[in-house]
Amino acid sequence: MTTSVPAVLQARDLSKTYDGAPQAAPALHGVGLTVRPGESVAIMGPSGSGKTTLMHVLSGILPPDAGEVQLAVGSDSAPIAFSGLDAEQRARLRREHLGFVFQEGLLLPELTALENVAVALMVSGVRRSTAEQRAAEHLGALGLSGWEQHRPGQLSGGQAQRVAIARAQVAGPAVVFADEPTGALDSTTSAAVLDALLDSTVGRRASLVMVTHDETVAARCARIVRLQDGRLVSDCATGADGADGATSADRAPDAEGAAAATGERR
Ligand SMILES: Nc1ncnc2c1ncn2[C@@H]1O[C@H](COP(=O)(O)OP(=O)(O)OP(=O)(O)O)[C@@H](O)[C@H]1O
Repeated sequence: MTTSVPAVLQARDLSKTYDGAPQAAPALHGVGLTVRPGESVAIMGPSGSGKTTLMHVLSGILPPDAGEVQLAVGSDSAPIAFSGLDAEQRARLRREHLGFVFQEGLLLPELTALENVAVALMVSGVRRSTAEQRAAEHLGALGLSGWEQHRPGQLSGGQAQRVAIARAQVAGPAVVFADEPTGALDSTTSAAVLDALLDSTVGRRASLVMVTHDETVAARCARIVRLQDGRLVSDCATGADGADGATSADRAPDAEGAAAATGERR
């Protein structure tokens, strides 16, 4: 393990208060976070502690009132601050370098599984035939060969979530953000979907930032950060990547360690 690996995502001193929030309590207060390539980080905390807000600020969906988020995702890996981009540039950066998985999948109901995945490439200008070929490969890798022409309503919850995972990673994102990706699934299906999510992110040296209420799910990530009242109150290695369990905001697995950890999880 080395701490010299450059961060793919670096957040410093993030604060956010929503307009009209009761007593103007900050949803985030001075939160910092460093995520390195191939690292998996679970965000935990009580309801209302700021998990979703943090995820939205980290992914450039929501601007912070203070602080900064930098991503090192371009071909030269030079850090880019969301604050230096306009709305269109932020949207493009998200489209090309970030992936998203939500609790309910949020698949487009009128499209087939294949089309739901392919569309993530087509919005960036990839031709339909190429996009569908790559989508089929990713669905196959997630165990969904034969289900390409089914619509979301014809899939089980676990299958639909794997389609959502394929959609999130088909464009080769540097970071995948997942908000309660297994929250709507039973425990057996949840474990299989989590395997798929970890394999398709840290297994490809992408990073995973995942909000979850489930300690079992969180324990599969290399780190767990905990929020309380908008503050980051702990940041601990789990040992899931073979780490020594030391607590640090800046610890970093190397790529081989992360990949090996994923292999062990199968
Ligand atoms: N759009 C909004 N407008 C006003 N206040 C908001 C908004 N979104 C969130 N909040 C408030 O910000 C705080 C943090 O909310 P957030 O949704 O980030 O918490 P959370 O930890 O994700 O909660 P949960 O686990 O219930 O989803 C809460 O007090 C919430 O009421």
